[in-house]
Amino acid sequence: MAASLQLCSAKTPTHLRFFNTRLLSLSSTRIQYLASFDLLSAIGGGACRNSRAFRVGYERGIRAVIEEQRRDDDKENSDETVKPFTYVMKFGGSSVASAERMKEIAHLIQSFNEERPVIVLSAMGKTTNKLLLAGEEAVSCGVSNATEIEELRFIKDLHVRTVDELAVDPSIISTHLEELEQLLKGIAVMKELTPRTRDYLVSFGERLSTRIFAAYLNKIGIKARQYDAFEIGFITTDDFTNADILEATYPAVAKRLCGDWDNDPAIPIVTGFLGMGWKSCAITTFGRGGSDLTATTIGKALGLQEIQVWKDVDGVLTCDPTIYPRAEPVPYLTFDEAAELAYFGAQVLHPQSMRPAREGDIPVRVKNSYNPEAPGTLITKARDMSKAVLTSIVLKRNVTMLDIVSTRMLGQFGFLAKVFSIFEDLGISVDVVATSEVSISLTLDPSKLWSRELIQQELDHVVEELEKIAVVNLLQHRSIISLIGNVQRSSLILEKVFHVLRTNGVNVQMISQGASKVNISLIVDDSEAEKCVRALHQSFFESGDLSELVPDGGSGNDLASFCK
Ligand SMILES: Nc1ncnc2c1ncn2[C@@H]1O[C@H](COP(=O)(O)OP(=O)(O)O)[C@@H](O)[C@H]1O
Ligand SMILES: N[C@@H](CC(=O)OP(=O)(O)O)C(=O)O
Repeated sequence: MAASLQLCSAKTPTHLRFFNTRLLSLSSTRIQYLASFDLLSAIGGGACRNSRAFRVGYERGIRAVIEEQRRDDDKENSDETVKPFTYVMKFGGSSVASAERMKEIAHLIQSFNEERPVIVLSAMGKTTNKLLLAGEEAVSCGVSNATEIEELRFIKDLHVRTVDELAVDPSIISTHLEELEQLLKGIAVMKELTPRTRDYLVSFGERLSTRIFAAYLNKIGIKARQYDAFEIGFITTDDFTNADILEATYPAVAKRLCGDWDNDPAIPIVTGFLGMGWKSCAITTFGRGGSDLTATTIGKALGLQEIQVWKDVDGVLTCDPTIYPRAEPVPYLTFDEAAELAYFGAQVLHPQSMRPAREGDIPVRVKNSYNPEAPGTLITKARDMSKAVLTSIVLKRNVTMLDIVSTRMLGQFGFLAKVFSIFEDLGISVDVVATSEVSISLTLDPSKLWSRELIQQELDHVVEELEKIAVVNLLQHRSIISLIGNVQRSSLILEKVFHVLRTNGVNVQMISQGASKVNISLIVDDSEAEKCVRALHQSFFESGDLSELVPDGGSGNDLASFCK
């Protein structure tokens, strides 16, 4: 019984505890399933669910679960417990793109050996993109051509070559490559690629890279053990291609990784990006870049000292380097700033990845695997904001904007509620909002909207519903420029921003200052967005030290002019 009960988090609502227990049992071991089943039958005693006997037994059972969890937590928190791991290190696709890169990463891990890290890996290089392309191709290429798909060949070549160059046993990946080929044939037969199949398809990237890397570490004398995240307790919602991690994941993952270490110490090499849907028991993914979330989840689950995400840039930069190469590393960020930055489109971090780190209060360090000496970016709960003005500029392109003006009289109550209930009913997520009493301007989250089918129909439907209560203007091809920084200094920031935009002849179509106090968003035309980012970067980061313009100890909306 104890084994399955430990999987319930202390934070899990009481009525869900048994649910979680059963849920985990489905995707974990048979013993856990039987144990939780025994518990239910023991407390229920076969009695009717509504009977007093059942209720008393049920409540007793719940108390036992809480007590069990408390004892576990106490044990975990006691000073005597020596934690097996101290760091989690996540290496993205660019860090494990080839045999050569894997050798360098292995060397890096060797230098961290004392820290007993847990390693999370993404798929090699652009493998995920290739798998998605292969899937699209399979839908229309015909069964007989499925094995000839160019991207499949590329993936096979890359992994076989890597195994060969690292001189590890090729059989560690051969069954997976065969399975992948079979899957593409299956897609070709069905002429359909569902979100569920898509997740299964892309999972091959991480399943292959981790197997190769673990084998290589073992070969060079670093004892390592490969794990598929969906086998060790990463339990998610069943939202294929965009799944959320469920609370039960944390204790399950901790139990599995620590238990294995106790029995037979070896560095865990875990697949990033993947989980298992709690209802479907099928492989799910957390959305593109989701390995960052795997790393922070493990960090929280194990209560680690630090979470490191290794990329191909010197940390989080002042803007996307592909838009403006003179972007510079940002040394410190708060979880809130990093989350906002990621949510508003900075590809460098997964939008949800800061949540576990913030909840567990575990520092996240973004490092460059191509330049390990660079200090990177340290992300923590708080930082010294006394001199902070603007930290980073983020661009989100191809956003749809809606201007909604009420047709009712001024002062009509419930207008905002009606508008938002329409979005809720249609399951469409809203990004940036600016409102007056009778009008609302808002943008629709492109990642939520554009990744789905029926895009135009959905938009038409939104407009049709809104037109029952308002005049609606739909504006496409807009960009959100998010200014992440110290919004306590919004007047200073905006003064400079508007000077720059006016000089460049750009009209801002909407502006919103988030309640997060770290973000000001501006909406401009897609065609002008990159020019704006470059001009803003030059003005904020390349024309002297902004902090000099902040009066010492100033914390309000300073109006000291620093426009040029
Ligand atoms: N503000 C930013 N700071 C750093 N990198 C950024 C930023 N915005 C976009 N990027 C892009 O994010 C990339 C790193 O993220 P990602 O591709 O997910 O790395 P990995 O695959 O190694 O985890 C960089 O190569 C860079 O082009
Ligand atoms: N391989 C997945 C997951 C991931 O996190 O990758 P990366 O760390 O390379 O961004 C993707 O490409 O989305």
